Amino acid sequence: MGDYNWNALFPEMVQWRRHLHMHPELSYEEHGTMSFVAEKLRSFGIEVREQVGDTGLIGVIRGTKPGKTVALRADMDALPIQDEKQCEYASQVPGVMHACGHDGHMAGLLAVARYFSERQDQLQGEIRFIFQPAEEVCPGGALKMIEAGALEGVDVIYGVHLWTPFPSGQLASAPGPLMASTDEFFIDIKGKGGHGGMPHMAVDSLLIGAQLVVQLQSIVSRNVNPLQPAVLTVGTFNSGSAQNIIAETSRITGTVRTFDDETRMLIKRRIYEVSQQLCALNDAEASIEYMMGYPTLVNHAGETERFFRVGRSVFGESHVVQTPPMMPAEDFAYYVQRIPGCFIFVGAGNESTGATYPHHHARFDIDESSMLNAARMLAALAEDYLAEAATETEGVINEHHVS
Ligand SMILES: CC(=O)N[C@@H](CCC[C@H](N)C(=O)O)C(=O)O
Repeated sequence: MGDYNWNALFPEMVQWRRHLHMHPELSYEEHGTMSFVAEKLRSFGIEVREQVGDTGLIGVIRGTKPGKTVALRADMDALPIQDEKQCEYASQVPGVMHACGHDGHMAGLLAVARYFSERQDQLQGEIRFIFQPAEEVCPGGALKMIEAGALEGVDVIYGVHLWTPFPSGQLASAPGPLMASTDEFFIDIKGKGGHGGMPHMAVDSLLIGAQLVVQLQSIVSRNVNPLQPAVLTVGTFNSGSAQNIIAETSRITGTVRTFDDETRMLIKRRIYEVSQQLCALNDAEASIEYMMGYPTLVNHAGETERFFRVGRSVFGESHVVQTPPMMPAEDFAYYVQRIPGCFIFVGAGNESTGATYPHHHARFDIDESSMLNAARMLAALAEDYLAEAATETEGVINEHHVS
């Protein structure tokens, strides 16, 4: 790793990322993305299985000597956002945009694949490259990949998220709970439509919805223990068709983020109670759908320790920090529920490159040099894990010979 010229890979990584950025695809529609990634992996001489978990794929490099198996994961889907960036690589697909960095995750993992493809003769074990679809929608592509066998025979897994709230050059993680669980809710309010001039003959679902949006906010502020982290965000509120028509129906959707099951279930129960009772009070009906989403992402202590040790040796002590847990969610949680692993934030924010917008914003962009940090980190973790496993195996063989 030490003598490898990662910088030489950078221009190609930028090309890959920009191609993907210009051609974003929504969750489970990543057909072109899958073909692009598969074609690149094959051009490095890597064995590829396509259409795993619908639109995902897996690349495999087996070393010349047997050993443990390390999985490295990138996600592939884009978001339903209109790209507002003014640049040559802005999205060419109306209403769809890579606004969370998944394009950079793929470019970074392709670089790691290229690196190991050139070192197959030195590899003791296997590296599995998991490109998964649909990180942005529940129930999440990770589960489908796992059901399709992506983790079979895998000993450890690592993943990264390029992260603009952190400055480019910084890497961060934490042992234990790192990212929140996420649930989605959908509330349909049915009132009675009518004439805007005769409200007494109608049941105004828009007014009830407006009150419900405010009332839902009181769940976290009035029902949840203030010492437990919790977020309830109403993301959409749709109602009405014209200025003089009383809206018969309204729809409210949102997300719930927590770190413990008790708070999660409390919020779920209160959403039902508040919606049903407010509607009943106003002669309307509420129908509620609540979908339990990703669990809390819990990093494995030993593998996070490895991240700090290896990261500091590659990037320097001050560049690798511990972060407090945060409220976004990640279906990487499902992988580390099953096998040891670590999820890492790779700083991608940089004012001088315009990478200042939050994730899921219409002007979101990354400092592209962060992709190199992501690739070097993943490669170093895989190498360290396999080298340690090989040393342990040799130790056991030697002991066996001595006895
Ligand atoms: C890293 C990130 O932004 N993840 C998403 C995952 C969303 C899953 C699902 N659509 C949901 O909202 O529950 C996030 O919003 O945190």
